[in-house]
Amino acid sequence: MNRIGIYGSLGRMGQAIVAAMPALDAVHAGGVDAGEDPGPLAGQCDVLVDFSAPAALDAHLAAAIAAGTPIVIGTTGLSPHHHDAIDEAAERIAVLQTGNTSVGVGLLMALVRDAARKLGQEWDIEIVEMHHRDKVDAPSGTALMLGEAAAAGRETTIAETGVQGRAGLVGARARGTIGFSSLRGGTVVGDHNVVFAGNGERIEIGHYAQDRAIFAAGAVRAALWLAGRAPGRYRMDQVLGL
Ligand SMILES: NC(=O)C1=CN([C@@H]2O[C@H](COP(=O)(O)OP(=O)(O)OC[C@H]3O[C@@H](n4cnc5c(N)ncnc54)[C@H](OP(=O)(O)O)[C@@H]3O)[C@@H](O)[C@H]2O)C=CC1
Ligand SMILES: O=C(O)C1=N[C@H](C(=O)O)C[C@H](O)C1
Repeated sequence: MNRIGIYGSLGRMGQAIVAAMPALDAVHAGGVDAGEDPGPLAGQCDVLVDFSAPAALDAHLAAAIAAGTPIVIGTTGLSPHHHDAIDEAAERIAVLQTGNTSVGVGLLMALVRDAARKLGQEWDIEIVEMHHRDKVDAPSGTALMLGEAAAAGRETTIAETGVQGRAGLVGARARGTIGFSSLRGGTVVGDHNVVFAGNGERIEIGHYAQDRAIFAAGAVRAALWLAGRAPGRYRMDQVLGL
């Protein structure tokens, strides 16, 4: 039975992950939260999951590397520096980073990539997300992943085509851009809607999370899948077989 250690164990996701473990035959090896040393836990478990804060990621990766322990990173709000650090870590240990561990978003990514490829540049793409009032990063990690999936379908990237938020005299929409809008309020677990707006018609594909248990189950599945893997950077679609 695999022993899973949690960085961010007292948070909303950390608690949901602890609750998800028994049904998936995983064992909770312990948790680390703000102000605690991440090192010892890394040496006491088979695999780590990180649902904490971007500012903590460098220390969590260093601890995982030092112990040779694979790590699932679900924390969002990551910068290019963090992605470089994950790439470097993946030369030494198995790392899986994703902004969303749910099955539904895994499938939505593939649908969005396919739709963007088939519809082409004449269809404008806008991604709208809504989350609870306590979420600190925007756009959500999932929105950014969906944007990258849409951009990949058009053989481009969000760095080249992404537009985050609009206010004031911003001018007409530039062809080929992918827009992001973020709403915050209440206790919304996580809603994502991808809008393909054409001339005289519109397609919308969405995912509406009703319970963090779906993310937690996906995180445990990812951790069990990652434990014992060779060094490398892995993806959620590999875990889900999508
Ligand atoms: N990939 C996915 O499927 C999902 C990803 N997420 C992401 O996971 C992250 C956590 O979300 P959520 O649980 O809602 O947030 P919470 O704020 O509820 O929990 C974060 C936890 O991490 C702790 N923490 C903060 N800094 C550190 C640190 N330096 N070391 C260890 N622990 C630390 C916090 O402690 P303290 O309160 O003391 O600061 C808190 O217990 C977010 O980035 C969120 O976007 C969320 C849902 C699904
Ligand atoms: O902070 C959250 O709550 C969530 N964060 C993830 C994200 O940024 O996409 C995943 C999910 O939508 C919930």
